[in-house]
Formats: sequence, C-alpha cells, structure tokens
Amino acid sequence: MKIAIIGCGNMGMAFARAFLKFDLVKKEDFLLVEKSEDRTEKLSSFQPGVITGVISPQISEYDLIILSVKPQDFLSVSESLREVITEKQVVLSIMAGITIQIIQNALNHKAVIRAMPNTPAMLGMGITAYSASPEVEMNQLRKVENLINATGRSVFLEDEEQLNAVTALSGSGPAYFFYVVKAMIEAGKKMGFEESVAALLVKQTMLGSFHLINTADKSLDELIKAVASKGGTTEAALRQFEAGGLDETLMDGIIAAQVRSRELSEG
Ligand SMILES: NC(=O)C1=CN([C@@H]2O[C@H](COP(=O)(O)OP(=O)(O)OC[C@H]3O[C@@H](n4cnc5c(N)ncnc54)[C@H](OP(=O)(O)O)[C@@H]3O)[C@@H](O)[C@H]2O)C=CC1
Ligand SMILES: O=C(O)[C@@H]1CCC=N1
Repeated sequence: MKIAIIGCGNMGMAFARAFLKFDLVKKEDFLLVEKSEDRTEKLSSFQPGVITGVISPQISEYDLIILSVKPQDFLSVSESLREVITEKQVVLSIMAGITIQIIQNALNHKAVIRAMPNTPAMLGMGITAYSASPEVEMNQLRKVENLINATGRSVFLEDEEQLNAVTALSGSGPAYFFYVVKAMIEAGKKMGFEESVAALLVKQTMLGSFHLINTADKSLDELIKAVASKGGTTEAALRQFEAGGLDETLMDGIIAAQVRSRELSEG
C-alpha cells in the first residue's frame, strides 16, 4: 500500500513508524507532506520515497491519504488537495472535531475514514476509535484497520458523533494522566524529596496500580478501599480531594474537551 501523510508531526509520524515496524508499508512507499522546515529536515532520516512541502498531482499515485494537520489547517490543505485527489483514493483523517461530512464537502470526495488515536500510538500502545463513510468499501476499511492496529488497539463506531467523546476521553486522556503524575511528583518535592526520587516513587506506583486494575478481581471502589485503611492516611487525602471537588473537576474538564471537539467542526 502506498501512503501519503499530510502533516508529519507527532501523530502523523507515530502512525508512519508503526506501519513500518510491522512491515505494512515500505519506506519508499511513503509520500510525506510537511510545511515546517525544521520538521522537514528531521524527516529525511526516515528516508521516505518523497518529502515535499506542497500538495502536488503526484499525491494521486497513493492509495491512502492521511490527514494529520491541526484542524485549523484543514481548510488550506483542502483547497489544494481537492484539485488532485482521485476517486479511488481513501482519506484517513485523525484531526480532532472535523466531521466526515465536512471533509467530504471540502475535498469533493466520498471515501473518508475519521479516526481518533492517542499518543501511546508512538509505542504501539495506543487506542484508536474510528468511523467511516458508507462509500468506503469493506476491503479498504479492513486495510486501514490493519494499519491502525499497528499503533495499538482499535474500536469501530457506527455513530460518528461519539468520536467527540472519544477525543475527550482517550484522545486527550494521556495529558490528564501526565497532569496527575506531575502533581504527585510536585507533592513529593514539597515533602522534601529530590525530583528523581519523587518521580521514581510516583511512576512505579502508577505502573503497579495500572496492572492491579487489569489483573486484580476487584472493582475500582474495592481497590480504593483496599488502600484506604479506616482512620488512616489515604482517607485523609481522599477527604481533601472530595472537599475540593476533584472528581467533579476532572469530569467537567473532560466534558469541556468534548464541547471543544464539537466546536472544532464549526471552524
Ligand atoms: N497530539 C495528540 O495527542 C493527538 C492529535 N490528534 C490530531 O492529530 C492532528 C495532528 O496533531 P499533532 O501531530 O499533535 O500536530 P503537530 O503540530 O505535531 O503536527 C502537524 C504538522 O502539520 C504541519 N502542517 C500544517 N499545515 C500543513 C500543510 N498545509 N501541509 C503540510 N503540513 C502542514 C504542521 O506544521 P506547522 O507546525 O509549521 O504548522 C505540523 O508540523 C491534529 O489534527 C490533532 O487534532 C489526534 C489524536 C491525538
Ligand atoms: O488537544 C487536541 O486537540 C488533540 C486531540 C486529542 C489530543 N490532542
């Protein structure tokens, strides 16, 4: 399969590397379109077939076109792409918020898959949800699903609107996790630890706790209860979190991300 990637930043290249790792695509079968000169310099070490700063008719030789520019850059990309895209090509967009309908209209092109991955895709440990327009043929969908699965796990959604919630939950989710880890490390520093020691304590705690979620035969409430001894230290912390409305704040934040994802489709 020959793949063109428009926007070769964090996510575009995470996808490209995952496809290569699983031998799904040959290096020479990539066309990388990147606007940033800094990024373009770094892309040469990837040794793709073509690196370019502009969308040209050459792109019509590629089976799949991945749109991985920021949503705000889509309009200008679509103006050049609609001139050269051909009917047999499939478009895979990972842009937050931009709907299949908007992409179809802007490109005057029917076969569009919209996906929402996350940054652990860089390690092949991502989760991607995706929806497709009815014009994407089953064999095309399967091929794209195989590519996505090189970046981690995937889930197909019949209802495209749910991708806004996915964006808020798992798309943005890694940042919430890093935010909590950072706050815990800061607390460790406040209590007198050097950053490296605080980071070791926190990171190993998060890793071990994650595995407990997956392997222990207990609900999250039971896992919390198993840590929080009556009248003990954990209870003191949890009381403070509740008083500050931490769980509500987290939920409100995630819903704000969903609202923002919907807004992005409005331009
Ligand atoms: N980061 C994440 O965790 C996730 C991101 N996404 C989505 O993925 C998309 C990309 O995100 P991310 O990789 O983080 O962004 P990046 O900014 O890292 O990458 C986008 C790249 O596209 C370049 N670009 C902009 N306009 C053009 C153009 N006309 N032609 C070619 N290249 C262009 C940008 O250059 P310049 O910097 O000069 O503008 C930049 O290098 C976004 O739409 C985002 O919503 C989805 C899931 C997770
Ligand atoms: O913050 C964003 O808009 C993108 C989408 C999900 C993660 N990053």
